[in-house]
Amino acid sequence: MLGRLNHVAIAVPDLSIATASYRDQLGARVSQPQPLPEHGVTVVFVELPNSKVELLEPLGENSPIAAFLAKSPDGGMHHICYEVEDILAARDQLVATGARVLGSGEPKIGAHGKPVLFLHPKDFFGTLIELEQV
Ligand SMILES: CC[C@H](C(=O)O)C(=O)SCCNC(=O)CCNC(=O)[C@H](O)C(C)(C)COP(=O)(O)OP(=O)(O)OC[C@H]1O[C@@H](n2cnc3c(N)ncnc32)[C@H](O)[C@@H]1OP(=O)(O)O
Ligand SMILES: [Co+2]
Repeated sequence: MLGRLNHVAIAVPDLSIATASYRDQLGARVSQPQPLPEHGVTVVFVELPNSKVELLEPLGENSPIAAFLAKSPDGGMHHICYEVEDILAARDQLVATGARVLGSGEPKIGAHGKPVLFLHPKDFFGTLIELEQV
């Protein structure tokens, strides 16, 4: 089911500080901030030769990363995103094995303009998984 690693996401309390750190200290190419109100986050992508790192800052009152940052105020690794060819087939196969798909269970459009779904971290060894159809 799984294809390439699309990105690893890090939740941060201040996106401008995190962006400056990746750009100026680590010498990485970093995209412009992209507000995603439907997802309750603003994101920046760090472009690596073989993958991406997504930096996430809460946006709005009901951000899904607010509780995470309350527990880890300095930030931390938030999720890992794998590519799949057919997100509905992947979802149905996972649900049949008892995995919990978060939210309504229907894919939403993510930061890359592609359908995404999230899987509960308790079902995957404490790691929140995002699936992105490519
Ligand atoms: C899609 C746009 C963009 C993109 O790439 O295109 C993004 O990636 S946006 C990313 C932000 N969106 C999401 O994270 C959506 C899915 N997330 C959720 O639905 C919630 O955050 C959820 C269900 C993972 C956690 O919800 P909530 O914070 O309300 O619940 P709890 O704090 O009670 O957590 C329950 C339990 O899970 C543990 N937990 C929570 N988040 C994580 C995490 N990121 N990694 C590992 N574990 C996590 C939390 O510690 C609780 O455990 P417990 O033992 O009960 O304390
Ligand atoms: Co993501």
